[in-house]
Parts: sequence; C-alpha cells; structure tokens
Amino acid sequence: MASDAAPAALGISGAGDDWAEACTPLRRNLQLLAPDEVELAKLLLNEGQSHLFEHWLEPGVDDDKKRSFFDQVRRLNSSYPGGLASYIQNARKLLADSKAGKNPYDGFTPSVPSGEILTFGDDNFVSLEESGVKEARHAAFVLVAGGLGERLGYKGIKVALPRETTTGKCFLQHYIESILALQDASCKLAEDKCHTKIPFVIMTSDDTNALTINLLESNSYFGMEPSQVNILKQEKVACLSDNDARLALDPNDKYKIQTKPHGHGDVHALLYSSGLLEQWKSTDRKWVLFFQDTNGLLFNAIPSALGVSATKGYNVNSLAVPRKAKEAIGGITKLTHVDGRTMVINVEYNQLDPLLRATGHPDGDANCETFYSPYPGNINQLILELGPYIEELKKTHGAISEFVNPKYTDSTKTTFKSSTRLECMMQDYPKTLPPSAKVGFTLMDTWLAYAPVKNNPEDAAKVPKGNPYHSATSGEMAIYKANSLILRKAGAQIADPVIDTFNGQEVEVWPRITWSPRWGLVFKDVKGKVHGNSSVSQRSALVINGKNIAVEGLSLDGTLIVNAIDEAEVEVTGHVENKGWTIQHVDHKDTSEKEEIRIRGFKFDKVEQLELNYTEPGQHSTKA
Ligand SMILES: O=c1ccn([C@@H]2O[C@H](COP(=O)(O)OP(=O)(O)O[C@H]3O[C@H](CO)[C@H](O)[C@H](O)[C@H]3O)[C@@H](O)[C@H]2O)c(=O)[nH]1
Repeated sequence: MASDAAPAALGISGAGDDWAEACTPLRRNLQLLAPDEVELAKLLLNEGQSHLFEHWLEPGVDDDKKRSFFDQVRRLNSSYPGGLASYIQNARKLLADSKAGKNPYDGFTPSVPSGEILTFGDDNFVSLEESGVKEARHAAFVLVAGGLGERLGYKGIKVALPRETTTGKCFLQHYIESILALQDASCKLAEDKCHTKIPFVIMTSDDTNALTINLLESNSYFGMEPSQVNILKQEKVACLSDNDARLALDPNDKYKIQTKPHGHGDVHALLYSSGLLEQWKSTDRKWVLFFQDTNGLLFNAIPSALGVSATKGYNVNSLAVPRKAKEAIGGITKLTHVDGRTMVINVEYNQLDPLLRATGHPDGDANCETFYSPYPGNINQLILELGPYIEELKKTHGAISEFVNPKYTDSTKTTFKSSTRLECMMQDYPKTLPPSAKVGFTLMDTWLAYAPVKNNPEDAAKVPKGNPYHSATSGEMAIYKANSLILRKAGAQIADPVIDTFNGQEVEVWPRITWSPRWGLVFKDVKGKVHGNSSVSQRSALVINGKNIAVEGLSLDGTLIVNAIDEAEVEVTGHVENKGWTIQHVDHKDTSEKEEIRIRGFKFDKVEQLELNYTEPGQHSTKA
C-alpha cells in the first residue's frame, strides 16, 4: 500500500530507484517507464501524489493503460505554465487560503472607476466608429470558445447556434462576416494599397474543437481564407480531491486523472506559446480583440470601442454595459489597496457582493438611484494593445492569476462534495500590470452591445423581474430590437414592439429586421442607406443581404428579403404587403422540434414573403 505520509517524510531522494521505495506499486512497474516518465513519476511522488499508483497491479496487467496514464501526465505537465508541480503547489496554496476564508481582495477598497461613456449615434460615437474602422486593419480577433455552455444545456457548440432564426445564420458566420466587413472597410480607408487579412484565432477545448473545425470546413470558413484562421486548443487541468491538492482519478477509469476546464484565462498562455503575437507584431498589428461565444450584438460595439482604444491610448479597454445588481456579469471596479496601489479590474459577480459588504456597504451588490449597480458590467470583450501585451507576456508567459472554488461538505472545510480544480479568467490579465498601464473601459447601452445566450429556458424563466434573461429567446429578440432602434435613429419609422411570453419569459417583440454586416457595419453606413419616409410594421420581417442596397421610401407590412451581390446597386422602394411570417409558440419540452428552436420558444410560420435577388452588376431600382 502507498503511504499517506507527506513527501518529505518519505525521504524521496531522487537517486537510484530509492525514490520509489515508498510506493511499492509504482516501484514494481518502473521497468515499463521511459526515462521522461521516470522523471514525471518522481515529480508526482515529490508532490504527494503516490495515491495515483495505489491500485497499479504487477507489470503485464493493464500496461497499455499505465502508458496512457503517463501520456496524460506528460500533457498536463507541458500545457501548464511551470508544469504540473507548479499546478499542484499553486493549488495547495489556494486551497489553504480558501479553507482559511481568506478574502482575495483583502486590503482593497472598491470604488467606481472612470471610463468612456458612449451614446449611440451622436457625433462622438460616429467619429469613434470611423477611427475604429481605420484601426481595424491593424487588429487581430480572438474568440474564446472552449466552454461547454453547461448553463445553456445545448448539446452542440454554442457558436453553431443561430444568432437569429429569420436568416438562420449562426454566431460564427456572423462573427466572420463582421470581421471580413471590417477588413474591407478598413482597407478602403487606407491611403496605401492594403491587402491586409485580419487574423482570427478561435480557442477551443476538447469539448468544442472537432465540432468547431467541422463547422468551419463544411461552410468554407464562411468566406474567410482558411489561412486567416488559427485554432488553439486549450487543455483541461487536473482535478483536485482534497485540501492537500491530491489529484483526483477519473471515477470511470483509475488510470486516468480526472480533468476539468481551466477557464478562458488560458487564452493568454496559448497565444504566447503559439508565437502568433510576435508574428502579428511583425505584420503591423496593433490591437488584439478578445470576445466570447454568443453575443450577437457585439459587433455593434466593436468599431467605436476600438476607436476609443486608439484615441485614448488604452493598453487595456474592457467593453461594459450598465449592470443590474446581482446580474451574472462581473463589475468593473477600481481597487485601492491600503498601501496605495490601485488597479481597475473586473470583480466577478460572485465576489462583488462579499467585497462590498466587507468594505462598508451593508447592502452589498445593490442598485443605486439609477436602478443599476454603480459598477459597469463587464461583457468580457477586451481590446489589448499588442506591444504592451507582448511585453507583459514575456514576463508572465501568459499565466493568469488563478482561483479555486471548492464546494465543501460541511463547515470544517475538510472534504469536497466533488472534485475541484484551479480556474482562471481572461479578464484578470490586468492584475499583473504595473500602475502606469492605461486600463479603462468603454460603456455602451445594453440594447446596442450585449445579449448573450447562456441560460436554459427553465433558469431564464426564474430570473428576477427586470434582470436580463440571457437566454436564446432574449438573445434573438435583442437583435431585432437593436436593429429596429438603429433604423429609427437613421430616420425610419419602425413600429413599437408588442410584449409576448416565450418559455416563461416576457420579452419585447420588435419587427424582425436583420442585415448583413457588409450593409450596416457602422451607423454612418446605415444612415447613408436609409432615406425617405421608410416604415416597417410590427408584424414585418426585413432581411437586407448585400452591400449596396438603399432603402428609399419603403413601406413594409409583411416579409421582404433582398439579396444582392456587391456589384449590384439596388434601391428598394414602394409599398410591400403580404401575409408575411407569423410567430408560433414552441414549448421547450416539445421534443418534436429541433433543440435550436425549442430553447428559444418560438418559430416562424413562413406564410408569404417577397424575395428579391440581384445577381447582375449595375443599378437596379425596384418598386417593390
Ligand atoms: O474553459 C473555458 C471556459 C469558458 N470559455 C469561454 O469563455 C466564454 C465565457 O464563458 P461563460 O459564458 O461561461 O462565462 P461567464 O458567464 O461565467 O462569465 C464571463 O462572461 C460574462 C459576460 O458574458 C462576464 O463578463 C463575466 O465577468 C465573465 O467571467 C465563452 O465564450 C466560453 O466558451 C473557454 O473558452 N474556456
């Protein structure tokens, strides 16, 4: 039997075979181990992990499994900055802090930071959008999409979900089309010849990698050149079964260490080790934009936020929206330490309340007189300036401050309900920055910039009234609302919404208006393409799919779809009336419907529509 004694007491010397003396099952199997596996075994014993070998039988039994055990240990060791020994040591420390109830923000006082507050459509916004588009050819985009989406409970990958079901285009298609539209628009503004291809990185995990690649390949990368896209797969990290950071074995396979995701913070170490950052620097990149898997409104906010980064010279710019107290998004907070240090950082939603209570705010995470939390809500869209980012990563190699969140069985905090692991978040990157770093945020209206799809219908229906649902239902309806409000601001008459309830969630139903990113990348584009006295009724759906489509005194009451190639200049005018598409309720438990539909709680009955297709170059005026 392996001893439970601490490594020091085992007298592990590392010389000869003595080091394995205290772990008989391992010692008996040493002959099977390659030299590097011997080193890994020593590392494990040194770190108090002899229990991992406790059940190993004599050589000849399960040898393949023993080899694959070491393959896994090798992977775990090489994918963590500092290796597995560091992981276990960090875990021991964080678990001890957690047991002691240590507050990670000890000594810090929170206050509301200052940042840029933008108003959609005003002169400042339009001019920032222009600066942002100009800068976009120096940008690289990074999508973190390794998460399982456990809260949503959807079986596929989240980026394959339709962003809205009027066109059915999935999130990934929308993101790629938006990046390509930025690329084109930015190149047009360049004085010299510009052939830039904006790089696009997707971080996947074992849970999402194959499906993400398959989605890209089976759709010809949605029009992006495959060489523009880099997939970086994050590895999971070892689970921990107790406060001594003993690694947990997989309950279904005793030759496997149980693993769980380490969090989106892995993206920094992966980018660093990929060599892409240096490559980007040498090709005149200045900005790295990070974003998450299901925010269908995000690209409404990118141009102006990039404009803020460029004009304010922010090293780190976090996109934010007004936050409702207790909403599951972190609060951007200025923290001032008793020793005078300050930093502007995301305080995660589960930590904001205890931090506030501990620092003289008895109500904790509460709304103020604006009916919002005074702390801007972090939507985890970060814009980092590449040069300073590389310099910082040279020091840290991308390691991000970690945390552990064990669920204890009782107040003695000695055992866990289930294994835990260390985690890290990409927005914690600024924690190691020097005080001279320029860290800020850009706040925009929620309707414009933020509508994630995270919660399953049952949980969404339980969200306190007035707080956002963050569901497939609200995510889709938010797109129609945003597009309707943008068109209104551009001068069109868009009918008011009606209120309806889908999957137990009361939402505003606006006319179903969508357009391709090439049509309305920034507000100025939209304004330049909508003229006259155009109007859209509440029951209407309007799909604008093409670059040069002008809406000129159109009156729509029904469904109109306009598709045009870039070389066709189309003017859509006149009165369109048809039976259109009606909205039908779908129960989320109705398994006769596809999961993508069930989770949003509605589908369209496509009764009648007018579809106009322009496939020839030239000018086309259509009295629709
Ligand atoms: O190991 C992981 C875990 C997650 N993700 C990705 O990270 C993103 C964010 O994951 P979640 O949606 O689960 O994140 P949370 O809702 O827990 O919270 C995050 O997103 C919120 C806004 O949507 C707030 O900004 C919050 O502060 C931030 O931590 C997703 O694209 C997900 O695919 C990974 O790539 N790897």
